[in-house]
Amino acid sequence: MKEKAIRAGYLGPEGTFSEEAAQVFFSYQEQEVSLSPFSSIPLLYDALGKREVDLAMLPVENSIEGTVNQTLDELIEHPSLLISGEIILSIHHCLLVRPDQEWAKLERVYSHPQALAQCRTFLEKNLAETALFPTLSTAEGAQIVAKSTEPYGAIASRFAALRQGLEVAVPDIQSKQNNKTRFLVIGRQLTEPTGADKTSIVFALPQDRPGGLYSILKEFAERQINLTRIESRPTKQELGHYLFFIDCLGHQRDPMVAEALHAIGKNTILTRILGSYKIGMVKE
Ligand SMILES: O=C(O)C(=O)Cc1ccccc1
Repeated sequence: MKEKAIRAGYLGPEGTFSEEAAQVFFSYQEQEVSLSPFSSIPLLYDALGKREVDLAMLPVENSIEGTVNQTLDELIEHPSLLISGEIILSIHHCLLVRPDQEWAKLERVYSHPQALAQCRTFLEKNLAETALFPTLSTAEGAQIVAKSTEPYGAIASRFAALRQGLEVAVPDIQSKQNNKTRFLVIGRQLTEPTGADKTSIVFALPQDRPGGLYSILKEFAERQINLTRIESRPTKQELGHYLFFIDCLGHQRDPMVAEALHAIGKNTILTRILGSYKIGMVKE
């Protein structure tokens, strides 16, 4: 009997970078995958929570602008979810206009806040008088411009331009040429070890103990486990109280990683393993 297709959601509408990440990531899956767009990060988490989708592709971190806070914050709000994969995309932003529109006289530019921020230098230099309008995704911005008759532009991908019948007025407007975004695949199941894995955890420390963070880092250092990321986010309960996110190399079933995770539990007031998953490919 044919296996049922995996239902995967992505931050849509069609033409987002998240769609591109999903297309690339799932093209390597053996099982059939059906992709569907969701118009915001919280709506996609809702769909995961209600089991309307099995997996979600979401942006988590950009090399220019840093963390996509909503993706991490919502993951914390959904304790049954796990990270089951990652992929890194090279991000090329384009200024898009309707055919024959003059880009130097735009009154508004629409895009996802991360994209507006990643193109800040271009916007300040070339469109200092133009009002910037945040959208839920880059492709939503492109859609708004395609439907409008006003002198509006959007920042989105070349792929979004094709989808919406827009023109690329200026390509590659990101502040750094080497602009990359890391996307997470979020689901419900623990991924089996592949031999080239990462583990993500989140924890909170007691407030009144000197060396709290050191006591955690030491457990990884003593076992020669490499960390690939560390970040703190507010707990949202009290100013000065933080959640720490750490990614390390290795799978939670590797004996050394398992030992380190067990040991850190003694010095935290909360520890959650967010998942172990194959180190993602970089798509240029
Ligand atoms: O809006 C999109 O296209 C997304 O997928 C989010 C995003 C925005 C900017 C850079 C990378 C991903």
